[in-house]
Amino acid sequence: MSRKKIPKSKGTSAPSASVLPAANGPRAGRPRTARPGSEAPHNGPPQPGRPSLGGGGDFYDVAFKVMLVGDSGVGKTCLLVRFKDGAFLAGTFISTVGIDFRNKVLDVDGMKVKLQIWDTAGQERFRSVTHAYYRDAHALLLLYDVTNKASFDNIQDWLTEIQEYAQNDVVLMLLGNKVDSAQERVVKREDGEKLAKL
Ligand SMILES: Nc1nc2c(ncn2[C@@H]2O[C@H](COP(=O)(O)OP(=O)(O)OP(=O)(O)O)[C@@H](O)[C@H]2O)c(=O)[nH]1
Repeated sequence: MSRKKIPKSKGTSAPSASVLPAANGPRAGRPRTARPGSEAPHNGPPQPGRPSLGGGGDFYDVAFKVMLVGDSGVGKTCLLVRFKDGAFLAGTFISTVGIDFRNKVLDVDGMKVKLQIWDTAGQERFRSVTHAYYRDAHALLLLYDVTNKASFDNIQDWLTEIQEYAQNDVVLMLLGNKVDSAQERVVKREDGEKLAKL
């Protein structure tokens, strides 16, 4: 599955999704609003899976839908790529367009657990697209960037959106990202912990 991203435009108003170039190299493209298809679990409780046959592939016992949310640039895509493929996407920041997902099957206590992890665009203009996906999420990872105070201050707004669009029993985790950039850190660990406990 390919990620559809466009270079983040700084200093000018971002182009609307409908006027993005159709092709500009392998990473550019039309805005992607991935629809939950046959690959995607539907609403409700954890999905029973296809019987695990012990091999690799896509067999699993149970499936959960997880969403990554938070301001643009906090590192949602990097976190997902790191988790899925073990690689870090350093270098030029390319902002996610719309929404995308990746699957990963984990062994947990002898069960094959399939995580379908949705990477949402942090940019405001895609908010209406991503709202539709909160409803059937089992868990939300809410990210801020410890080197970016605004991304921390905006967590309250994200929580308001989550209350409005996600299920009441959704599992919510607050995550302060980019702790490796200790010199640039502006959000203290204690402040993150305090917010997480509210
Ligand atoms: N130092 C450091 N940089 C990171 C980390 N994670 C991501 N970055 C950098 O932060 C920038 C943004 O990362 P992305 O993962 O694309 O951010 P995003 O939250 O997906 O952004 P949107 O797609 O716009 O919502 C990139 O330049 C990354 O290289 C991290 O843990 N540490």
